[in-house]
Amino acid sequence: MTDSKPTQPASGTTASLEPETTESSSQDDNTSSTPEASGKVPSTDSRKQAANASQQADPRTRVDAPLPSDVDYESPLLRSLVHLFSILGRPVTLEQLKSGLPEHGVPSHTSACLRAASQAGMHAKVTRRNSLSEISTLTLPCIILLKNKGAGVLTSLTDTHAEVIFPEMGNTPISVLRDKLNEEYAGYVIFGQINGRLDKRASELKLLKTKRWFWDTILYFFPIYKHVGLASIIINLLALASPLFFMNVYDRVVPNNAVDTLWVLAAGIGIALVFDFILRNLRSYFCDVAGKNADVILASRLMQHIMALRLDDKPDSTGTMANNLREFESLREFFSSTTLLAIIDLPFLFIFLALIHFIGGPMVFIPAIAVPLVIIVGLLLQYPFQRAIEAGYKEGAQKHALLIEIINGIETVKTSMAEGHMQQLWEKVVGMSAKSSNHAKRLANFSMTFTMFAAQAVSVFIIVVGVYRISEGELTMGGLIACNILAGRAMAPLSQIAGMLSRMQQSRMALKSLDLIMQLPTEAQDEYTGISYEKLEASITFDSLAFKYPNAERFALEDIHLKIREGERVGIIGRMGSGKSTFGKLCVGLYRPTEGAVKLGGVDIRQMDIADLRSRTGYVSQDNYLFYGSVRDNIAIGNPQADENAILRAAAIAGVTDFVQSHPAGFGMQVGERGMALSGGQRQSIALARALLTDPDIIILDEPSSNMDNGSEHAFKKKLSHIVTGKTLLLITHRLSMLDVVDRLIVMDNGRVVADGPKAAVLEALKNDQIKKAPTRAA
Ligand SMILES: Nc1ncnc2c1ncn2[C@@H]1O[C@H](COP(=O)(O)OP(=O)(O)OP(=O)(O)O)[C@@H](O)[C@H]1O
Repeated sequence: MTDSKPTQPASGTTASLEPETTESSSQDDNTSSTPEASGKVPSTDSRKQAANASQQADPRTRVDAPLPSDVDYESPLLRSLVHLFSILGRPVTLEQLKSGLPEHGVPSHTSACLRAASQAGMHAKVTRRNSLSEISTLTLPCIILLKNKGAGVLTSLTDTHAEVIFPEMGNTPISVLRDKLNEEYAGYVIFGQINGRLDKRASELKLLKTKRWFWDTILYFFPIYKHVGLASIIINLLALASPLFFMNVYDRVVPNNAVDTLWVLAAGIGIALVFDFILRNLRSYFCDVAGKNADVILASRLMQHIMALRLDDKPDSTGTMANNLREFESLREFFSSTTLLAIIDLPFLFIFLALIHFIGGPMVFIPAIAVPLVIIVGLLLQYPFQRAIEAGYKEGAQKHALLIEIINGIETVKTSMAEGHMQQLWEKVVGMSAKSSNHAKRLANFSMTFTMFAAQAVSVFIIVVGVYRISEGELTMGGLIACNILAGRAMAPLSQIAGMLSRMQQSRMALKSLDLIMQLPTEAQDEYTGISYEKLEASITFDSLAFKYPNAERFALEDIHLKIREGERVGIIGRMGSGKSTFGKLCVGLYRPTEGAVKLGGVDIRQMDIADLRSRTGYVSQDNYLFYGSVRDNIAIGNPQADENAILRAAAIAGVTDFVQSHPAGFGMQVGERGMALSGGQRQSIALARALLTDPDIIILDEPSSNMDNGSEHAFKKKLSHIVTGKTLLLITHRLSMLDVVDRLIVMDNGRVVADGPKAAVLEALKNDQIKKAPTRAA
């Protein structure tokens, strides 16, 4: 084996901030040993161990640990996957692979990596191969799993040697002795194949493709529904047993007192009933399994799509969108319920009718007329029902939107004494929604009761006509009972179908609205070149940029030509609504420029993978949104497996440590929903720590200290100016005191840059009123 010493983290680049005596309750794992120096295939997390080893001496000095950006915490398996993608001709970045994975951060499990591969367009599967000799050279390259959670890409294999890319050791294959590799080999291989990709010319098929998100998943579970169908067929055939039993008992057993025959028949029907019982249970079990599995997949696909939606195209109302998603429940329930089985039961109606004809002759006309009558009435009701459901759906969405708005803004509702107004709006929308939902209910109810009425009428007619036929000697007593039971069976699926049709309309509506969401474009860039930019200069260029928000009448930014060089600290100031925050949002790709381009290190950000872009930038928006959970969870929300030292470091800089250390739960302190249990300043600190966690090269802060007191702001400024050394800082602020940390100042007005230059010169010009206002924005 060649030299495989892992790269040691740069010990020189440490944050010299003094820790605020905070200790993390959790300890890092795998920290007791350092990686072997040479002659071995590198073991898992060797770099992580090396990075952590230096910190173990004194946990209180953890913020002096290597900077998060200098330590490689990624799983070798995921890194190997990146190499495999690259060799197979579709380069992807690590961030691209990880983005959206539930285990974001350290998706070390094979299943998570396979999911990542599939999302990025590779069909990969894990295969058992006991030794390297079982791997055909024709199947190379492939990922081999090594002992201790290691992995590498096997690129070539000869009788004596193997060439492997060990992710810890760079991008080139390293020649190792085959026997040595066999010792480390864990017995599993991942073979991957890149899926074909349609180009833009096939975009007209896109609509079709998005519509299939639902049906493809349902079809995937078709094999289970096949079992359900088979069980239904047998159940329907067994249903013939009881009328035949009754007929034989009344016609043969009773007149002849044939007790022996009775017992034989009873035993037969008993067996049929037991089978019927078992099959019915199995059928509903299979339905549940298929429904549950489809539910998990569909719900996960929906959420994945929603999180990837481009903000430019996202529906305006959160409440309406939430309502659409809620309707997914009705869709799921429709497909997992046994009601759907009524469709399978329907063709058996003809068998029942045939049997009635066989036993009762013309008596078959009674159900044969009732059945189409019920179906026609049901179908006639569909159109008004559909309209009522559509109206109810829209009103329900509006109701939900208003409800969410009121609950979110409850403090404002109270303090502005808007309760009366809100109550009025609420009652209006509730009234409307109740009206259409009542109409839909009435129609559904009518359809159900009509079917029940028809079924009972059929039974009465059969008895009446049957009695005449008995008196004419055309029918036996047993035949009459059998015909009555069979007619009941024939009518049974109809009442289920009546219920099903009403639910089907609801599900159709739900599917329609979910389809609309699934057709919305996602952040996956059309222009993305697939090139992974390992090292990019941390500069930002705005090239003839103009930007208009979706549905806005005027440009928020116009005619912007700017370059922010690597390592520059730039402040952006300006009046309210002058476009400062929009700058930040465009830099992190939340919106796309309407005209011109935003470039990072000279590369148009539309050509970069969105996850890659965001991993290079630390962004704190004006609205600090926290999620229910602990302070730690919120800091590490983008990477729950983040290293404790990195969390402590980010928390210390952002001032989180200052307030959590006096709390008994420390970093476990609960922030409440939307961070309601914290003050505005505390929320801001956590949002800051979140952005600084990965030690990004570009830091964009939008009003980072607007909620801080003077003391906290002063402390934050001191720490910030230290950590941004060598990094690019874009500081959007109204507070002149924050400008101490910047060297260059940009003044915005009406969406244009009206001054740009060294801080002192711009401030002087401002003082002397030498900066002109921009003309009013164009529509
Ligand atoms: N989501 C949005 N949809 C439509 N228009 C928007 C949206 N966000 C901002 N705008 C408009 O864009 C313009 C610039 O807004 P921006 O938030 O960038 O201003 P700002 O300078 O950061 O203001 P402030 O100092 O008040 O935060 C404003 O006229 C605003 O009305």
